[in-house]
Amino acid sequence: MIEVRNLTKRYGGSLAVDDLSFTVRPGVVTGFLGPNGAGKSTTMRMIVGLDNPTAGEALVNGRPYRDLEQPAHTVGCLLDASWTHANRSAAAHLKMIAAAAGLPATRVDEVLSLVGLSDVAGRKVGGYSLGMRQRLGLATAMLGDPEVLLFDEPVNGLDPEGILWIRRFMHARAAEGRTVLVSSHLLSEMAQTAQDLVVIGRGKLRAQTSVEEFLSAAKSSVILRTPHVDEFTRAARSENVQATFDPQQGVFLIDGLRAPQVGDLAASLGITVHELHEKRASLEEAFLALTDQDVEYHGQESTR
Ligand SMILES: Nc1ncnc2c1ncn2[C@@H]1O[C@H](COP(=O)(O)OP(=O)(O)OP(=O)(O)O)[C@@H](O)[C@H]1O
Repeated sequence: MIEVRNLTKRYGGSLAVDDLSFTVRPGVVTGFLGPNGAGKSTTMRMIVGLDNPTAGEALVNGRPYRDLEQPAHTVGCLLDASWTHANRSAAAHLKMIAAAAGLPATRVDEVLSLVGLSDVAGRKVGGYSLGMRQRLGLATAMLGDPEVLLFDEPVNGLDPEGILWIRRFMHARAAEGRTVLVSSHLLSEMAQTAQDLVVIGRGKLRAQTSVEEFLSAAKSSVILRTPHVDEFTRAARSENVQATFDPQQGVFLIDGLRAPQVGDLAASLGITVHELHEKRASLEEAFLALTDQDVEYHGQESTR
């Protein structure tokens, strides 16, 4: 269990994390979403004691990281997989970390096998692919067999096979009853990986919800196709219905009503309907709607 309470981090004049509160429960994968610069990495660093909060606190199993009696058994993290020594083998790297954390060397073989690196454990990490380095990072996080796991953008740059492997790995750890918090800006990936979501923007909480609720609360529009464009435009205006005609698609987009209400309205006016359905925003669209004002730099090419 992770509890973040009124967590705040100030760098000079700017607030990287601003009075942030949320909880992460065990047994599920929780996605930590936000645009670039939203404060995800800073929050994760404070949870694992790598950064001190300006105000507020982050608790792991009820305690701040520095007060944990057995930190390596309580929390494991993958924050940056690129820090390994290129000339060291994966086995040597893990043995060094295990020794420093007071963990038995037998754990090294166990975690290597857990992430599927046993056969290449003697090879220098410098020759590893990105996917292999990520697996080594996961092995490092698992050394202490911790109850709480944090992963910062673990699928960044991986191919579909690597993404699938990491997704399965996270599901398996959550199914073991662990608390799994994983940050990502890949929203479609999160929809398939996470059950719960914590969404932040400019250091502030935007939503804490399940993926299912997030999607069902996302704005939906009704799509109506009718040959009676002028009549429906007039009717919508007189009924105060927000309907926009898309000339390219040849359909109306109607906000604020459900499909049956639009159907009833059309029927009451004797307007023929050729198509009528609700279009729910995807996770990506819902996320963008929630955090649009938080994106630090909108690209020139932005299609939004
Ligand atoms: N050590 C630091 N000194 C000054 N500013 C910092 C420092 N670390 C982070 N920041 C700033 O804090 C804000 C949050 O950064 P953070 O890296 O936590 O965001 P993020 O959501 O992880 O973004 P990304 O997805 O790009 O990694 C940014 O504006 C960043 O520039």
